[in-house]
Amino acid sequence: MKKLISNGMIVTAADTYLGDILIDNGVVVMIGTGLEAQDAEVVDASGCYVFPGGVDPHTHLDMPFGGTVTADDFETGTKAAAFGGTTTIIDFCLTTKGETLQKAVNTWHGKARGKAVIDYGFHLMVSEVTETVLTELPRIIHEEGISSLKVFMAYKNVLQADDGTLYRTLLLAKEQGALVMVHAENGDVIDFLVNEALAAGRTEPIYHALTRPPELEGEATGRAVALTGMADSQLYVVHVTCAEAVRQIEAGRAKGLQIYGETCPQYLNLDVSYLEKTNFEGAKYVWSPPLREAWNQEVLWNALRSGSLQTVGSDQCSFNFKGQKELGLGDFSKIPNGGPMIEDRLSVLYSEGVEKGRISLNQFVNIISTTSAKLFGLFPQKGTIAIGSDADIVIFDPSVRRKISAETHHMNVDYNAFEGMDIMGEPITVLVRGEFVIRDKEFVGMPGSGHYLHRKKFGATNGIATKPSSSEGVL
Ligand SMILES: NC(=O)NCCC(=O)O
Ligand SMILES: [Zn+2]
Ligand SMILES: [Zn+2]
Repeated sequence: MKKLISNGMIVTAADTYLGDILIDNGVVVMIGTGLEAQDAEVVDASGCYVFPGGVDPHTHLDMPFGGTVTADDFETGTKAAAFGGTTTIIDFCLTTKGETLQKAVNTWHGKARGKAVIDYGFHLMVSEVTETVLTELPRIIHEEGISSLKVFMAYKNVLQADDGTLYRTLLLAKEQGALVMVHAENGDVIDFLVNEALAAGRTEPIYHALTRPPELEGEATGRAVALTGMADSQLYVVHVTCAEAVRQIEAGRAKGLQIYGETCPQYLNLDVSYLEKTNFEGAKYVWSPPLREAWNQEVLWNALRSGSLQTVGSDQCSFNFKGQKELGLGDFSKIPNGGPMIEDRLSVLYSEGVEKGRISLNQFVNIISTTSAKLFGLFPQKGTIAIGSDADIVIFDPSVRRKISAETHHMNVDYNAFEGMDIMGEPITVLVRGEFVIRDKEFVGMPGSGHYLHRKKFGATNGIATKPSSSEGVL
């Protein structure tokens, strides 16, 4: 049935205006004022913002890590995402050396199929460049529509790839139209520092942060930027945490390189002192890269405002405190890295960003939706409200004041890193391709209704400026 979203304040990356949106067959067919459609169900959005659905470029659902598996799978994770106003995720498909890439992709399809309640795509991890990989990758980029490749510069002996692999991936990405993503930390030096700390009996969660200093994130980011320049390729640095890394990204962009950067809600709002919580509770705040000294938060906000960083991903990678984070009791290096963020990404960015005057409303939409859609080959199907775009819509009430808590969240995990935080604003109703998934704060979606997204190649035709600029709103 047609739907008419009436009288909401429509916000895109470019505009803010009062209007109505007519939806038919899952897409936006008309935008205007005073629209009427007798055969349409009317959804009153008065007093609310109407945003394009959030596009979360960084999730790990049903992912094996550190001897356990993330607490949220594609059903619980995407349901929580929908409650939070996210209608598309791009999840990381992990690969195993010696096994075909297609096998890994099939495994990830198997995890998501029949479960996802919102739309989803995959990034593909590259850990080695062998003859098989060289033959398989172009086919996977084009036939599977996986136009982003992930290289880990950290997690030595587990996920880490060497610099040769990164360089060859950058060359291949340039040739095939893919975007290379890096987890930028110097894994070799971290490995040394971790062993040194453990040998000295330093086992508590805080040593996770102290053995991964910001210099090692800055160094790896600079290295990845330099290799991107040499390969004349394109790079997206995931989960940027600190001034050292931001400066490297800015330097690369100032040279005209196509370098993009993402940060996450935890780095914008939490700091390293959380790892010192007693009773091992610091383990709840173990991410890699780690939380930093608080002054970095303003550097990250400024970088989002100025356009040096372009996106905020959740890096959703949830582990229960009981039984999972506790694997690291007595040895911080065994604490599974990551936390639950998929649900609160959008609301926390709105409340801490827009409400506190750090970013504009249109920048907010750009950061949580539009830019990711552009960079990852989904625009204009996703990431905006325009005629012909998928009707992925969030009706958001900015006047709601609420507290974040594990007692009320929908993620399948026993804590929330933002427990007790007061925020403004809440997604009330969320539609994916014109169908209600959240209606008046109730889940009304269906597992398996999420579509797999075959993404376009990286490139200028997706709305990305070929020469990046740091000015507001320009990629
Ligand atoms: N970030 C983190 O600590 N866990 C998820 C895996 C990754 O992105 O490195
Ligand atoms: Zn990472
Ligand atoms: Zn991640």
